[in-house]
Formats: sequence, C-alpha cells, structure tokens
Amino acid sequence: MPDPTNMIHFDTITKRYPNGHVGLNQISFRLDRGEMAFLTGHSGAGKSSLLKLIILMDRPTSGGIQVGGYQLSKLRRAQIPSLRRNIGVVFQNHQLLFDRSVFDNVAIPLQVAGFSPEEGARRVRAALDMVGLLNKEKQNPLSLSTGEQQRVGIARAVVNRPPVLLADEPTGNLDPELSEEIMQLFHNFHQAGVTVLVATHDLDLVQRMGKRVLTLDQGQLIRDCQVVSA
Ligand SMILES: Nc1ncnc2c1ncn2[C@@H]1O[C@H](COP(=O)(O)OP(=O)(O)OP(=O)(O)O)[C@@H](O)[C@H]1O
Repeated sequence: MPDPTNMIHFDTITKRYPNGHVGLNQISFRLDRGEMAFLTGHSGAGKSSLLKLIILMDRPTSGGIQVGGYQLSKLRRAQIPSLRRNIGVVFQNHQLLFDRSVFDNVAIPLQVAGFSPEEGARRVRAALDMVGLLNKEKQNPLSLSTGEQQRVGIARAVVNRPPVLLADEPTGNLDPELSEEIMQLFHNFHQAGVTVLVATHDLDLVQRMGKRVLTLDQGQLIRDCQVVSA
C-alpha cells in the first residue's frame, strides 16, 4: 500500500440502494494516517453502509473513495484481496470459529498471506499479546468470556499488521467497563500509528475517549468535530 497522508478520503459519496433508499448522501471527509475517529449516529443512520464501502463490500452510487492512496473505483478485481489485507475489520459478533482454538482463529488471515509457519506463529502470538490473551492461545473461544472473545476478534483483525483498522459496534454486547477496555485497545493501535475508525452507538464512551467524531443522521454527515474528553 502506498503511504499517503490521507489514509481514508471520501469525496461526495452517495449510496442509493436498489430500492431507492439513500443510505449515504454526499459524504465527504478525510482521515489522516494514524488518526483515530468515531463514527456515530442512530440506528439506520448509515454507519455500516459507510464502513462497507471502505472494504469494497459495496460500491457507492457516486463520488470517489481513496484508501491508502488507492482510488477504489479504479481497483481491479484481482487487487481487492490486497486492499483487504491492509484493512483490519472488527465486527460486533466477532464471527469466531468455535471448532478451532484461539490461536487458529487468529491465524486465519495469515493463511492466505503465505507466511512460513514460524513467522505465522510469531505474528499470531504478537497479536494475542497486544490484546492480553497470550495465555489463552490453546483454548476454544467458547471457553472465553464475551469480552475475551471480542479481543480474539481484534487480534485476528490486526494479525496482518494492517495500516487501517475499522470496527462496527465492537462493544455492542459488552458492559461499560469491558467496553472501555476494548476502546483502550483501539487507542493503543492508533498510538502505534494505525488509522482507526470505530462505528458505535455508545455516546458516553465516545465522550470519554476525546477523539474526532463523525456524526451521521439519515445518511448525512451532520457533524465532524473533535471531542474534548470528559
Ligand atoms: N442493501 C440495502 N438495501 C436497502 N437499504 C439498505 C441496505 N443496506 C442498508 N440499507 C438502509 O440504509 C440505511 C443505513 O443502514 P446502515 O446499516 O448503514 O445503518 P447503521 O447506522 O449502521 O445502523 P445500525 O446502527 O442499526 O447498524 C438504513 O435505513 C438501512 O435500512
């Protein structure tokens, strides 16, 4: 991936779904390399729609998106896996495989990247260490708490050391204390130079984190401001 100053750049993005619904309406913003921001707004405001465009799970109806210097509309189909390797994604329902160990779950993204088993194991353990789960690598995710399972999902998202990390409601199932711990992990990756964009409903938590906040309302970006932590 090239190394531009703007890691994510939305230029007048509109997403109109086939049923005519406008999910995103003329959205423009830039996120610098290493910046951390929250994406917030009520249910249905367009948060997931926006994140899906960044990883090319969907295409905008009009406007341009650049991620890591790549103009997404110009990416060839064969380049999409390479784009996605540069973007870690964390979901609310972390989508872990319960018939595999914690270690094997985190190793999944490395299988397509072609690392040697030794280098792969080193990276998996480094990722588990970052989320505080090094001692649980042999366990089945079912034996872990919900917060720990979410950490496994985060380790899996960062095991390729992507320069961009996206999260869609990563604390949706967690109590306030665990939510804060998870957000602290995202903050650590941001401090290590990763560009982080987290979609969340949790306005209290957003307020405490004191970061830039992009607010969507019915597909419009109605606010883009820096929050001073409470
Ligand atoms: N494939 C689709 N076809 C039609 N409408 C869609 C489609 N995907 C999303 N929408 C609509 O676009 C709007 C934005 O949805 P989106 O999932 O992005 O919101 P959200 O902010 O992520 O909400 P939530 O917090 O509930 O996940 C909603 O009204 C939704 O119903």
